[in-house]
Amino acid sequence: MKKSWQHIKIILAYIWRSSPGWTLSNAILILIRGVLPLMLLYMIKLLVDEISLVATLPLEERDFVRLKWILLASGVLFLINAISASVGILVREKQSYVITDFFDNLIHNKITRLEYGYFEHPDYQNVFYRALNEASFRPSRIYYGALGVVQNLITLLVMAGVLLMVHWSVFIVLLLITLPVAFIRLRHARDLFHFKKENTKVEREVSYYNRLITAPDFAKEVRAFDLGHLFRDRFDTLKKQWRKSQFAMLLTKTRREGIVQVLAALSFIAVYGLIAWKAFEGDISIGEVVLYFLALQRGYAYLQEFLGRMAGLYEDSLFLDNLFEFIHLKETMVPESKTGAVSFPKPLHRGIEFKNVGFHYPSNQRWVLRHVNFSISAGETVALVGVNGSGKSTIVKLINSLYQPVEGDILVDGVSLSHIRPEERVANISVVFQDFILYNVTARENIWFGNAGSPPDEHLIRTAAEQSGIHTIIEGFKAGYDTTLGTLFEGSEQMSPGQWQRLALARSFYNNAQIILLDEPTSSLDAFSEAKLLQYIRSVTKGRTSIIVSHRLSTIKMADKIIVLEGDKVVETGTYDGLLANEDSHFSHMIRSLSDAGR
Ligand SMILES: Nc1ncnc2c1ncn2[C@@H]1O[C@H](COP(=O)(O)OP(=O)(O)OP(=O)(O)O)[C@@H](O)[C@H]1O
Repeated sequence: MKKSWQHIKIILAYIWRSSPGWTLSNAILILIRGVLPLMLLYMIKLLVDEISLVATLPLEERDFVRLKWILLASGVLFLINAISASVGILVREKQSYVITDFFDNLIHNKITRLEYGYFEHPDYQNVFYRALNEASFRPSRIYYGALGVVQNLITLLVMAGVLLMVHWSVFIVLLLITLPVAFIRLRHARDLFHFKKENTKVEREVSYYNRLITAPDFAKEVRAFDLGHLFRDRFDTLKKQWRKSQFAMLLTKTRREGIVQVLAALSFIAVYGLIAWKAFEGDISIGEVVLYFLALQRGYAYLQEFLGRMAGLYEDSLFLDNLFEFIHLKETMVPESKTGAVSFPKPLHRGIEFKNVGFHYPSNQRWVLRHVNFSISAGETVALVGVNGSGKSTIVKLINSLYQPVEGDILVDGVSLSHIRPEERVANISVVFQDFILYNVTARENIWFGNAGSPPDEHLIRTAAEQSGIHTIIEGFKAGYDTTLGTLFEGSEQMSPGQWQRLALARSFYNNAQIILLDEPTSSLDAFSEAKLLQYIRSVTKGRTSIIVSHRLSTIKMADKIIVLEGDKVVETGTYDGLLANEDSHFSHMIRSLSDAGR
């Protein structure tokens, strides 16, 4: 409970910071709407009493002046009620946009600062999923829940004053019958939270199959292999299992609430009886009977609403755990990760050195690289080769500082990569990943993203496009470099995988980095384009240090040096001819099988 209250306080402080003006307006409206119900009830009492009084007088003695004033005052109150309700909706909607945007911003800020490793760790997928699902609506719900509680409280206090005039015991009776409901609702809120937390995996699986069935990225293969039925069945089975447990929870809640509601109804009848008895005794007027009946009915409804809102607040605050768990994630996964404050050596003299590097992924203790030693001279083009899973892409990720070595160190001109300022690492190391992104933005922006820290430079964009051989294709589009690429937006042009790959290369060439990492840069290219692109790569990488991961013979051939990986080790390094000279080398075996396969 204490933690929940802390969470609510933090969220309310965030909200106050994000929109103090709207929060104040809301508070004023809450006050007005808190006291209005009783004022309206009181008007009804005055009206009933006045009508009963006037009705008992002979026709000639009847005076309607007071009645008119009461009617006028009631009209004004109803008007205020209606206007405050409409203005309340407006203020509420407007502020919920502000709150949602504020929290979206908070999440986006956090997520862009998180170390890459989180995104490849299954445990954190659950944390992300829960946080992202909760972030958009829970904070505004907490805020409106808290405002609602305050509004209900004001109304209830005023109503309590009225009900105490019947008999002091009435309010106590109401409170006693409502407390069990509150207890049940709080318990249900807690059960629901744990239920959802424990079932995040199932929920994610359900949403995964939903994506497989509905998302455009999967539509082609799902149809080609006719997987639609299979995925629909899996979705159905998981969803049914999920719904069954959800329904079981709902049933328990309904059963418990049902019992309490019966008790409440019985007590209600008893209090009605008390009011009627007081009226027969002549202790209270007809107007007061109406006032008490209505106050009782409304008071009970407000009390229920108040406790319901309290339970809702409690539920929301529990779910905030997810949001805070995410917000409080350390930006780096490995506690000893260093942020780095040293400049990137420029120009590079000695190059890159792997010194006894060992690495395993955070989610798996199996070593992917162990005791890896090699060096790459400045200006050298090196090909990383090895069978699937030998750790080539992992080396690219390590040089790119997406991960830090678990053992050993990676040095550039003798300086540990981890000691270098992150923004300088980005500026000096450029990369094309195997699974590069197809940005659905203009062709110009697609290239400019290679160095988005500076304004787009038209000349450099064109040069990078020419170097990667994509310039003519872009020029061929109706809007040239202003053409939006992809299939998501109207008027876009879609390109082939090979053309996208060339665009990704242009992006990496654009920032003129000292080190270029190319993970399978020619995998989607035809033989002709590949030969041409290799020429370009040669010219672009000239004088720069480049590391190319490839299974293609022609790409490997153009490297100055080849590093062969097997298991978790570097097993051979040397020139193409030097390694081939030894017929028993791993490299010779590999090249023979590549030649047999015609690559
Ligand atoms: N995110 C990850 N989490 C856990 N293990 C991973 C992760 N990524 C890769 N691995 C494991 O690390 C090993 C090396 O993978 P890596 O992608 O570096 O190989 P590769 O040589 O580039 O393979 P390929 O030639 O198929 O691209 C593999 O055994 C793989 O299962």
